[in-house]
Amino acid sequence: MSEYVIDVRGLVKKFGDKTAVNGVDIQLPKGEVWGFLGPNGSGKTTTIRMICGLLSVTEGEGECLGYNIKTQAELIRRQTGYMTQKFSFWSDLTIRENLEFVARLYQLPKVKQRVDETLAVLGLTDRQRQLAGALSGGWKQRLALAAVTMHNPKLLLLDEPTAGVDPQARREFWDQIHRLANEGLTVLVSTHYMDEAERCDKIAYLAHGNLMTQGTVQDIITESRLITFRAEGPNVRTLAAKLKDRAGVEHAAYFGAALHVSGINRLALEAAIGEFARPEDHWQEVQPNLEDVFISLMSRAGKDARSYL
Ligand SMILES: Nc1ncnc2c1ncn2[C@@H]1O[C@H](COP(=O)(O)OP(=O)(O)OP(=O)(O)O)[C@@H](O)[C@H]1O
Repeated sequence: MSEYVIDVRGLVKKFGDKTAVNGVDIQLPKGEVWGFLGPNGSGKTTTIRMICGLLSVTEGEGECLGYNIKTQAELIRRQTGYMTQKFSFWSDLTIRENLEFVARLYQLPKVKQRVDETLAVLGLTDRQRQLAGALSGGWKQRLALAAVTMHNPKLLLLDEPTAGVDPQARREFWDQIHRLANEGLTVLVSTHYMDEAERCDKIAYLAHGNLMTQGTVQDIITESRLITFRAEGPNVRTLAAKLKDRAGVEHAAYFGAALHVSGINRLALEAAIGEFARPEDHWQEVQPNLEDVFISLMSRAGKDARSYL
């Protein structure tokens, strides 16, 4: 097996004449947790499904867990835990009954023992008799994680696992993810939450089917070459709309009461801001945050995307 758990090159997926994924390369080393980010419809789910052999590949090639994604899908699936966006349970069965059902589905030996272990690892033992349908969002996600890890997979593919879950439950979910990674699992998790992106070892960002950037948070910020100015004061509330169409401004966005204005061309950016800058708004140059970078990448991808979509 290559040193990578996921090693795919030039993945393309077309649905009719629509290109959903446009030549994606991912090399994900064992034991790392990667965040998969990108706007709605950018191709994250499609890529994940190609990686685990659930969806045929239009072009490109690769291995997952050392198996060919085109010809050995069954072997990949046996060692992969895949949590879809709409993970479903039998809502009128208890947590325990749901897990027993999954254990039998995987034909695991010693069902009772395996269910006991999984319940304990995920902190579900005390709730095992509760009906799955009565659980809150956070506990449902925990049950889902239990279900997809019961067969001791080597790879977890999690597709927006925490959508709609409150911050405390999301934090606990991420503690579980890191604990699993610490035990050697490799994790690829798609999310729209920036705080979750920052909990990952590395991030891959997709827009319009193209992988725009990948690396650590700091790599991505540095490589973006984005220049960001921040302002906070009495006049900034109306400035984003005025600035966003100016030459040199890639985007202008509010973070709380502060306005971030970003671009690549320093001279043009400073000229645009100079037209509106007032001393009482305390303008200063700051390091862009991950969201600044992603908004810029998305707008750049939008411009490039018109040439192929
Ligand atoms: N079976 C399908 N048939 C036709 N088009 C599809 C199909 N599956 C996905 N698409 C299209 O492919 C594109 C990528 O979809 P995908 O679900 O992979 O995006 P995503 O990044 O996971 O989005 P989200 O964040 O909303 O889950 C979208 O334009 C979608 O409408």
